[in-house]
Amino acid sequence: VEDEVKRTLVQFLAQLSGNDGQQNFTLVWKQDSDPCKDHWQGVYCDAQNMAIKRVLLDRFNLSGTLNVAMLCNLQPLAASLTFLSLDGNKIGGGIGTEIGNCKQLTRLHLGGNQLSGGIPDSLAMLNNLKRLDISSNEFLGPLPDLSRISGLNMFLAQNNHLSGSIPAFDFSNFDQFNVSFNNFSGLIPDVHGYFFADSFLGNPELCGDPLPKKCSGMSKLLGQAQASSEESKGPSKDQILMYSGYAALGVIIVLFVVLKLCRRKKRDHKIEALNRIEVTDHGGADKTSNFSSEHKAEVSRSEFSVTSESGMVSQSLIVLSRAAANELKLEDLLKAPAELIGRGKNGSLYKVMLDNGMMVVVKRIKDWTISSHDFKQRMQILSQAKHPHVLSPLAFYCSKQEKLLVYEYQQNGSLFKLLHGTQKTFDWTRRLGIAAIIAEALTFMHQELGQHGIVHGNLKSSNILLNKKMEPCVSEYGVLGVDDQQTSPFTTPIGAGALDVLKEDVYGFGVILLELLTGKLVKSEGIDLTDWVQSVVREEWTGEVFDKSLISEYASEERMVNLLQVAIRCVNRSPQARPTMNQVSLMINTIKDDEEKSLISEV
Ligand SMILES: Nc1ncnc2c1ncn2[C@@H]1O[C@H](COP(=O)(O)OP(=O)(O)OP(=O)(O)O)[C@@H](O)[C@H]1O
Repeated sequence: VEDEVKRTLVQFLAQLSGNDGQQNFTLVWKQDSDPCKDHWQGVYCDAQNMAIKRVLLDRFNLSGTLNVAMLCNLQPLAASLTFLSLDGNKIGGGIGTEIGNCKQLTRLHLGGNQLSGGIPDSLAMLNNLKRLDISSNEFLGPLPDLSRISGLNMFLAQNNHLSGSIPAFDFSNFDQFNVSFNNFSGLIPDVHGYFFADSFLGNPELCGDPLPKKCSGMSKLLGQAQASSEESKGPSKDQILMYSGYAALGVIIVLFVVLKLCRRKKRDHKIEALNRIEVTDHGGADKTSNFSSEHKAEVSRSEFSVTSESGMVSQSLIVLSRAAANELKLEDLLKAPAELIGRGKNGSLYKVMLDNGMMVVVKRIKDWTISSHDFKQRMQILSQAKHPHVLSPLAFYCSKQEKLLVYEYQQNGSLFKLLHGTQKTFDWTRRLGIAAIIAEALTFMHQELGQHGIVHGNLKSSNILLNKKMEPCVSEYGVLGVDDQQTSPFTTPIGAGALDVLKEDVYGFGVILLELLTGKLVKSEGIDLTDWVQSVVREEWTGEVFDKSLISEYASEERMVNLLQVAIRCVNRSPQARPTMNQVSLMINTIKDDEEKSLISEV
């Protein structure tokens, strides 16, 4: 790597780190070493170790200033950099217009910082950009016409002070979109049913589908009127008149919403009454907790009911994935035959057959003290992070006493069953492939949700389900709150005060790796798998650790030992010493690449 590039990177990091001296990364990024060959932390290069591809410095407690010009004005760097990620720091400053020179960028993640100022027009010139996250900062002013970037498939800008109208995006391209809690105004461009109200909430002057607030002819013009008033010095007489009109209109809208709410309240009381009837049908069980207390082998009529928040307006089911659960209604769930299939420490799990033949599972979470508002917000954030190997909730229900989550039923069981059930063939290549997929999925979720403090919190092989294609899917992501995670069994005494919750998932994943390698249960006859593996390795009997069936299929011991080393690093008692999920994923992919190369050379 050229000296100029090294020097620029070191200076860029020094500015990002700020002057508090706490995080002096220049110690790690040394100019007399090579960013690629010497593996500078957070820097990833091309296969030839010649060019910088990615700079990923999420959650490094950086509190300095972003100097985009430094990176993007240096031709060799601008020509190779595809991914810049600085999520979850305390970085200030703004996005300089020079960002337009970093033309190769496909991902720009700046969420959860203290960045401010306007969004430069040059951002809309990044034609390769696919994922843009500027959420949870202090950005203000209008957006440039980002709809010109045809390949953009993620745009997160929630929790800023952005204003003006929303560009005319083609929403069918997006898997994530959120502009909630800003000051956007005017008509929402047609979302064609791809996104719901939660992507637009918290913008008082925004109207039209999917928000409940309808646009009048006047409010359609509001965005334009506001833009022109921003340009002029002060409101003219005409404008004052017009705004008074808006104010009157606002009052009418508020009255309309209040009327609607009153009607809904009446309707919800009816639903509640229906549920109560169901309760009496089943022998008058406790009204707030009517899930069956015994496991029923036979499919029975639904045993659960939902009550309203201490007489307040009862919520209905909030559907998060319209594609999979378009017509799903709370009444349907309550009426459908249900079977208790699990009673874990988080609550009970029911398998429910809907009228239309669709099979879902309903997780009823117990003892989660999270407020309804926080729960809803959490669900909305969760529903934005979509990964093909993470099972997203289809819908949820929330009242003070009840929290229900609805997932698609996965008929092929769990990794736990695959490992410890009766099936015999579960070969090494498949185990390694499953480990790589889960690691990649968790890396994605940590990158997307870590800044919100949302982690899995309860990783174990029974929460890894096998989908129709027998590929692994992480289920129940984010179902446990952070507070609960602090008291999870994975919490270790070392450094518990400053516990990094992301590292709890790394621990859970390490245990799954140990299960894959040993084929043993996590706890058996009082013996803890992690302790057992560590003691056997200490005694230098590493070969004894591995599943006998792997030994008999002549799986590569070298690669099994490599994976074991990854697992042991993940279950380190000190959370700080554990690698990040991203590092774990890279290590497993290297082992997988070796495995694939050896299979090819054998052929
Ligand atoms: N969407 C789903 N489809 C099919 N099976 C599922 C689904 N979700 C969970 N399961 C299976 O149902 C069983 C019970 O799940 P549950 O989540 O209640 O138990 P758990 O994972 O042991 O406990 P907990 O997650 O509460 O600690 C597990 O075997 C799990 O693999």
